[in-house]
Amino acid sequence: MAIAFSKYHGLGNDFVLIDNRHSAEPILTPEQAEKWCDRNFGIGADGVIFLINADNREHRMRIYNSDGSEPEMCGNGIRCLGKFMQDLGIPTIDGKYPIHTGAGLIVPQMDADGQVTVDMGKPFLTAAEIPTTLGESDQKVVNLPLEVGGKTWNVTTVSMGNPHCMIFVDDADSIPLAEIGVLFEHHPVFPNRTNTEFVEVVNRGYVKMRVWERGAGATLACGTGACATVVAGVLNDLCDRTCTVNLPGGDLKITWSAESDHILMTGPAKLVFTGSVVNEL
Ligand SMILES: N[C@@H](CCC[C@H](N)C(=O)O)C(=O)O
Repeated sequence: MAIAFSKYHGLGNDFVLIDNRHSAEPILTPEQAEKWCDRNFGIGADGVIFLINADNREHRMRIYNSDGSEPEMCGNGIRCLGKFMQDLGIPTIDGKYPIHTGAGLIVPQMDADGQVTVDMGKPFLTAAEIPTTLGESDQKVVNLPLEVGGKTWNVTTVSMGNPHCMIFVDDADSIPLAEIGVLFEHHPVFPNRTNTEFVEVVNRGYVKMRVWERGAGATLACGTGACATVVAGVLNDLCDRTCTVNLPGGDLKITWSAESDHILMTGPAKLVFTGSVVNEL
């Protein structure tokens, strides 16, 4: 059976999107998704995203990372999903696509200039809400020491539904991401593994971030990671609540509202190509 797909990216964080509205469960198994993401033997992507239709009105996002694991949320992915829904001709509700995710209801809005602004909801800040054994469960993990790879790093953890561990550094480009990222990802204090962000503050409104993603490795951008980075920057009094996050794939604009506690993320989402997989990969 041929399976149609569309390939999108958000700042180079790339995804295979599947219109899965005919079924309540993803049409691919995690193992198949891993094969589809393979950059040599498959289509190549950081993840596979499924548009699922709960009861003909409510849309849901499911996603597999390139290693087949299932995260709760994906910021760049949900911008791509909004664009995919627009390209499929699905009507918006006042320009918005409310989408259920593992992190709750997340709402991309299709902007007139082609960008997508997403209401990412509220961050989760205590250790109990973030899969970490760092600190007491009702305590925020802000600037706490953690030993990784023979070195002590000061870490701040924030959950956007999925877990993030931020480290503020003087020079983000000098971090050996592949070497150290994997050690953070699998550190025993993170029983659900973690995404890890190394952040260099250029000024209070502009930071440079390099990411090692849980289940995908080094990627060109991470939307939830950019949101978590600004929250961590505010908690450490290093950033303003509106801040541009520079990633290898480009910039994301993030605002963490003091009034609503919600985070808004603005960035691009682009269609790359469409195709169909005819045979089992
Ligand atoms: N790239 C994504 C995050 C994807 C999920 C992540 N790898 C996880 O396992 O939590 C983003 O843009 O947010």
